[in-house]
Amino acid sequence: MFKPIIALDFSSWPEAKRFLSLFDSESLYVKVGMELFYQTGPKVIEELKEMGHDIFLDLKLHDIPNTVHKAMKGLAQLDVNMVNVHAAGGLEMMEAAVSGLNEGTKQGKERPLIIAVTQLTSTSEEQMQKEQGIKGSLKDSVLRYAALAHQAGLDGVVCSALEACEIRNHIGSQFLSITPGIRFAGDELSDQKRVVTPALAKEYGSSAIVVGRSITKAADPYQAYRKMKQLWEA
Ligand SMILES: O=C(O)c1cc(=O)[nH]c(=O)n1[C@@H]1O[C@H](COP(=O)(O)O)[C@@H](O)[C@H]1O
Repeated sequence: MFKPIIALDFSSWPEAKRFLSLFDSESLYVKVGMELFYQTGPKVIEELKEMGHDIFLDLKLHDIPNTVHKAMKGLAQLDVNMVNVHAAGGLEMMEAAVSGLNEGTKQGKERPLIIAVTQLTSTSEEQMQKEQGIKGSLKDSVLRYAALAHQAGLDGVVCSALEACEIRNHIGSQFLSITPGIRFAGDELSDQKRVVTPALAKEYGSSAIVVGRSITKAADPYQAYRKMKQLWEA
């Protein structure tokens, strides 16, 4: 079972390090996204690995297949546990991402898991229909992207827990549903639209939950993480 993945959405390494110091020597699963990586570069990955944490490098690649192939080949050398792309880049782009990752993974190392973002959890069905011009339901759009990611050989998708059950039923339980948009009951939703509590995410069949602000902005982030973990693992 995946531990809750903590989104290290900080704009500098000292800030992220201060946050991590609250966890003592506990080994965590952390997510490094654009905010931190664009400030620090690959150095942050080395530091986190030295601390013994598992790493989801969330750079959401979305470009022409050749560029994504080469970028993934480079990212594979960082030896992280998970990377992602946008499914909207299409089948050929996702296949190129997988082959780049395979080529770049050092001998004797496991290739990182690769997942595809479907519809961002900050998107509502109404926004999707209005802004992206997609006529059907949001669930159908997520399922279409998930099927495409599966066809391209990816390990799973990023979606909201609200869609996890359907993905399992259609594609199978081996295919991962990594789900952000997680809040404790009563927490501020902020920019997230498709939001689920940790207990419900588990009930709906999420493979892993990704949590940022409900932990990082809590008065006591360590206790918030413990509570999140307990509800997720119960
Ligand atoms: O790829 C992601 O990680 C991601 C996809 C998505 O659809 N929604 C989403 O919120 N995320 C990320 O998950 C984290 C959620 O943060 P909080 O809303 O603070 O819990 C952020 O780092 C987002 O970049």
